[in-house]
Amino acid sequence: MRFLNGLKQNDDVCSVALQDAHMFLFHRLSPLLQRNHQGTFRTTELRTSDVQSLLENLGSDRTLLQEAVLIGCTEQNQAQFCLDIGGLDQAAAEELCGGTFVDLRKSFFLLSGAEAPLVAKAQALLRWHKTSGFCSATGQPTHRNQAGSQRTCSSSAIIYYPKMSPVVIVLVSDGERCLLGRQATFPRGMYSALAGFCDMGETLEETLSREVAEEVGLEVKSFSFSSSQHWPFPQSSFMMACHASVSPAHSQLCVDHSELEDARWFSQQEVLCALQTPPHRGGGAAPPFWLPPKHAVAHRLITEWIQNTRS
Ligand SMILES: NC(=O)C1=CN([C@@H]2O[C@H](COP(=O)(O)OP(=O)(O)OC[C@H]3O[C@@H](n4cnc5c(N)ncnc54)[C@H](O)[C@@H]3O)[C@@H](O)[C@H]2O)C=CC1
Ligand SMILES: [Mg+2]
Repeated sequence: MRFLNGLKQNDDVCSVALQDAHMFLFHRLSPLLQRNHQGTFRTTELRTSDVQSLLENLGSDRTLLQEAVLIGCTEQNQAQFCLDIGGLDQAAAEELCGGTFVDLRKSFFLLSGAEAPLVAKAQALLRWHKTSGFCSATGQPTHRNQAGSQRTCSSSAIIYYPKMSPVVIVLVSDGERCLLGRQATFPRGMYSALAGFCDMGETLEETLSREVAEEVGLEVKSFSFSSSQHWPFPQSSFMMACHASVSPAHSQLCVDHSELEDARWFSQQEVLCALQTPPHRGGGAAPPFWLPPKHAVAHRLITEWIQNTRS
């Protein structure tokens, strides 16, 4: 952690680390993935020297490397950077690297373990740099530090940091059943826990009670915190995941159809069955009811609820 902080604070130290680092390549915000013999996907492991040769082969000069953004470090204190080569030929880059640039939504669910959140973080930082080139107070250009952890206005010296929007996601239960809903924009048949952005000045518990009341007309009696997650879609959210309970005597739903296409109570049996149904990846008919894939914090809430109600 200290090593990483040192790289953020000292441009010279960060420049040295960039000369021999692990590099994650993106093309127009899509990460470079490789399929291995078992048919599973991994990020493509490149070092700085590989990227330097790639840039030369693609006719770009090495200065593009300076746009790399620090995303983390390995257990051996090797810095990890990401770089978007969106201005260069995608097909030629794929051929030279032996991989494919895959849209983040697909990549996020194809990758396993620690790779999915790392790639999500990298894309969120690259997206932030892409859209933060000017100061919103003065309209003047902003300039990044070497790590890419902040941008400073060239005129006013205002410092900008990458942003996440806080969101509460909540699995409501009446003791026997859990409440799942779907927005019209969700993939067909997918139901998830309720979610909502925090309003300015709200606490987690205020957002939770307000969202449940607004979206389905229920009064939350109690809640407990489960876990949190950075969620890159469509822009960076900081998801705080909770369990909440309502009284079984007051479990009649009044769904706000401007927010949710549908919301329903589901029994343990129905949820268990859906957990065993693989997520629908498009193509063919979608199953009538399925749940978010395991990388989503909603999936974690649902499996925790099953474990808690069965024990
Ligand atoms: N990781 C997971 O398992 C899940 C994640 N989500 C994510 O949670 C987030 C919030 O869920 P929603 O039900 O859409 O929120 P929501 O119930 O607050 O409704 C969205 C509306 O809130 C308003 N809004 C207020 N503050 C906003 C902000 N900072 N950014 C964007 N819109 C804002 C907009 O009018 C927007 O249309 C979404 O980004 C969604 O992708 C949702 C379900 C599952
Ligand atoms: Mg919502």
